[in-house]
Amino acid sequence: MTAIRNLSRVARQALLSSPAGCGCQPLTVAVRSISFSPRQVTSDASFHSVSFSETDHPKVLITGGLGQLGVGLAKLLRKRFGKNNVILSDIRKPPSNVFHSGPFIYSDILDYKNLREIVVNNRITWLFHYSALLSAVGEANVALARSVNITGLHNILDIAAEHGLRLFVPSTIGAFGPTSPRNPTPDLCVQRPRTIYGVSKVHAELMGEYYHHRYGLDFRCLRYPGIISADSQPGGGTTDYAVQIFHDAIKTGKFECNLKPDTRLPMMYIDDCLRATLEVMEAPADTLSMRTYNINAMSFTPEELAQELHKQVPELEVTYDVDNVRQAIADSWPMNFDDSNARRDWGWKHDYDMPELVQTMLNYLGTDTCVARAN
Ligand SMILES: NC(=O)c1ccc[n+]([C@@H]2O[C@H](COP(=O)([O-])OP(=O)(O)OC[C@H]3O[C@@H](n4cnc5c(N)ncnc54)[C@H](O)[C@@H]3O)[C@@H](O)[C@H]2O)c1
Ligand SMILES: C[C@@H](O)[C@H](N)C(=O)O
Repeated sequence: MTAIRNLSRVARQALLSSPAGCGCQPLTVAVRSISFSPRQVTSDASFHSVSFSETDHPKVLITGGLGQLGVGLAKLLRKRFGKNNVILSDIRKPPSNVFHSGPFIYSDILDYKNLREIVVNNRITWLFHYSALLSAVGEANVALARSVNITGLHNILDIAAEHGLRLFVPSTIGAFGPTSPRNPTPDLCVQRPRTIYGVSKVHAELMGEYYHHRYGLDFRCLRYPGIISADSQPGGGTTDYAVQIFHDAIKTGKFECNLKPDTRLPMMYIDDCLRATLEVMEAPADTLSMRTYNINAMSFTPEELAQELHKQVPELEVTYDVDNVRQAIADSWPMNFDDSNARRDWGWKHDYDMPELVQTMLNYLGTDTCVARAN
């Protein structure tokens, strides 16, 4: 019985892998190289095989969707394209509210065949590739970061190219390094990051642009600043303090910051970040003079953020206990981000500066708690 099941699985995989997708191909063991791949095709090959009609809603897949940003992105995209047109995926178990809010499936980006099956079976046309290990956790596990952020990206690029997908891959302020101009950092300049996270993101930018020029892949990429959100936790980055400070201000009125008080970094409220992501994906291709853009909203230090918070939570006490790994990373990153190309090409405009950010975060997390504690 097991043998028969195994045989039929191999046969099914072989059929799925056959270039024409029909039963007339000879049965061979399914391996990745059977399907056409950018590594095998001639230079004039085009991958626009699946046409996406602009009047249809895209069928969307989000990888790494259970992190700080993915659930919010799914919510935004489902509002726009319909609940069932947006599939959230991750390797973690979703909380029940997420599981019941729309389609969710398991997808490990290191499993190429499973990814391809998901894209084919669900007729995916847009892919948002959010899976990654962030800067601080990446330094703590370089081998895993290299695998997820680089090998995983290769799988995504090949699948996207083979199936004519529009592909969004986020990059980061972390794609710059100590030899980049830091104040401000333009789109095009020296990029020599000193973290595996940064190296993998420069690699993603370059590979995506290469696939765009070489194979016509519709690759779009934004370099996000540190993102601040109220209802989702950051996944182990250098900018995490700017989320934690709000939670601690509300809960205990005390916050210990792991960066120095004068560490200036570009930051953005999550709603701006997700809107920018949708806007760049919907921008007509001829408005995009580049495929990788900086986006920015504000830039502040822990001390400045604490001062703004003090206006609303006067009893907040902030102390500093510097984490040397995170501090070294932050010291190599941009202090201000020049996003003038995004503003010019596709009309990027942020809504939230620091005062609106602080007000919105406190409103969300419950200023009532603060008032109650202060009395
Ligand atoms: N949050 C930020 O401040 C920020 C800033 C700049 C760029 N970005 C980028 O945006 C994207 C999303 O960021 P985030 O903050 O939500 O990240 P996160 O760390 O919170 O979430 C990443 C998700 O990837 C998943 N993942 C890990 N290995 C996987 C695998 N093998 N297969 C599938 N999924 C896997 C994790 O389970 C996790 O849910 C990332 O690419 C990140 O680099 C984020
Ligand atoms: C900036 C960004 O890429 C992420 N929040 C990190 O700190 O690693």
